[in-house]
Amino acid sequence: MSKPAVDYSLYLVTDTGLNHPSRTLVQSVEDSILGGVTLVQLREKELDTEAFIALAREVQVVTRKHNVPLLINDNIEVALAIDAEGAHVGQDDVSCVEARRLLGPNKILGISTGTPEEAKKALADGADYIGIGTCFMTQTKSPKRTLGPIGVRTILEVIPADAPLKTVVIGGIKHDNTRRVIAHSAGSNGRILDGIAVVTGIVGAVDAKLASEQLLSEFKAGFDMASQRLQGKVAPAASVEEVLKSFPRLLTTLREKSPLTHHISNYVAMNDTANATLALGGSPIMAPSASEAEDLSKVVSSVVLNIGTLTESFVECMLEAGKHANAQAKPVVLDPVGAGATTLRAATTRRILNAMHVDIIKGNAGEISTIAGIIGCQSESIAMRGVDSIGSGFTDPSAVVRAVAKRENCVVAMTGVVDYVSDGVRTVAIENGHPYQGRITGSGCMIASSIASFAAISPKDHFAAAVAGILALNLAGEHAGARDDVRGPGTFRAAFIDEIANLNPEQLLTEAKVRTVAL
Ligand SMILES: Nc1ncnc2c1ncn2[C@@H]1O[C@H](COP(=O)(O)OP(=O)(O)OP(=O)(O)O)[C@@H](O)[C@H]1O
Ligand SMILES: Cc1ncsc1CCO
Repeated sequence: MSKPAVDYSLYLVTDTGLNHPSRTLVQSVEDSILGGVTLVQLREKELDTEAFIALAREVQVVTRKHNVPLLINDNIEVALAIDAEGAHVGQDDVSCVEARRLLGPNKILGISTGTPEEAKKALADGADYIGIGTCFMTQTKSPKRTLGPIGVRTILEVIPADAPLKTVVIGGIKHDNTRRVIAHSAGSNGRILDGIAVVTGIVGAVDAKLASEQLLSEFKAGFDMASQRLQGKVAPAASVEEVLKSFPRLLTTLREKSPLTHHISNYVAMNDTANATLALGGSPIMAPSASEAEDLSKVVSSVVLNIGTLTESFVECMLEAGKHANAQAKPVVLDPVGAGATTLRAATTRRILNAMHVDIIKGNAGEISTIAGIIGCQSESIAMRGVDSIGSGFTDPSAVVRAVAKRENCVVAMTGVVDYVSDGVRTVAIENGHPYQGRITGSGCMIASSIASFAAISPKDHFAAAVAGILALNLAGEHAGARDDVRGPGTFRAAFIDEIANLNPEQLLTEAKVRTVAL
């Protein structure tokens, strides 16, 4: 008998201890198959071989009835005894080579991998697939380190696109993070995950069939997003000229609609960001508690995550708000204030990027260089002193913003004397602004708020939102800086808020110094 063709899309891994008390494990398996599970692994760490075989036979009746392959975890003897379709081994179990020898060439063999080296070895050792994890923290495993979608991508990128090795991701995969994990982990070598492996999200669900249906549909949506991105099939974007022409209308609409933006901001700049949002025409709500993030996600139009004054409860709220914003398709703007200044800030930035899809990253050169490091983008390292970037910045700033945007599949806005914005395809430099903006605290934070208000109005083109958001405040900065009553940063701060409110939408067109940066 030759090896069966396997669909890895939705891979159920069982765990009796986590099985919902309302039904047996065998019922969970059948319900999940009816909901779309394509492959089942029986994982029973506590049973002796005899009991394991007995349970495996019961489960096999169901998997055979529905023609779904059954794999046995970490026990080749059981796999052979019931003539299962294959087995799955861990790094500390029987070796892949030995498992293959025992199983023969026609059984499916998978191995858990957590590093690029383990993935390469699995391929060389004859595995059919690898389970890449742990992606997120779970009830079944508490690893020292989680990979997140970016770590998963690092592993996918060492497997040649045409290698006969399939890949599934495991660890904390739920219906509300599946899309992001699949879309975001897609490798630059064209590799997309072949499936998701789920434990608690299915066996622990009240309705295992419904949970499986949702997971499968999210997997397919994520897979389509990833393939579209890799094949460059995303809808053609408006040209920079068209984008600029749309700005007066965007600001007018912003003022008419007054979109509500959920801010989890730092307590230094919180008041200024709220006032800048109001002056622009938007509506701010400053809400740093995780307990209200879900409710807010239903009524706000965009979210700002600003890590300026970090506490664990701020982080919890950011993770919660980001997750719900993603689920509600509300744009998320990340302001990684001082990301390079401390390990905590860098680690939190990494946690945020791993836990959600960020639509727009806004930072100064030091912050963007830290993000480039986190996501594995080659770039110069820019020093920071506290929350401020120091030195003259990148030799080629537009190349950095473009590379980070491309790799993160988002828009990157980098502020400084000249601001740069890129979505990975379109890149512009904005030469408006006033030096006083650099001499008051929170001017970058206000830019993030402005971008979030515009993103709410321009949900399909976040590049337009980022450029308009920066331009609006920089023009207000120029107007404020030119006023006779402005004598220094203090009077500038008040005049700045006035001039944001006084902006005439047409000025976004007539006074813009925005130039396209060619590739
Ligand atoms: N010398 C300058 N000339 C013109 N514009 C400036 C100057 N310095 C800063 N800006 C503008 O100020 C805004 C904030 O940029 P900056 O890089 O200072 O942010 P930041 O360091 O993140 O600020 P903060 O941490 O205080 O919020 C940008 O819109 C930028 O264009
Ligand atoms: C000064 C400062 N410190 C933490 S946040 C903040 C505001 C500017 O980002």
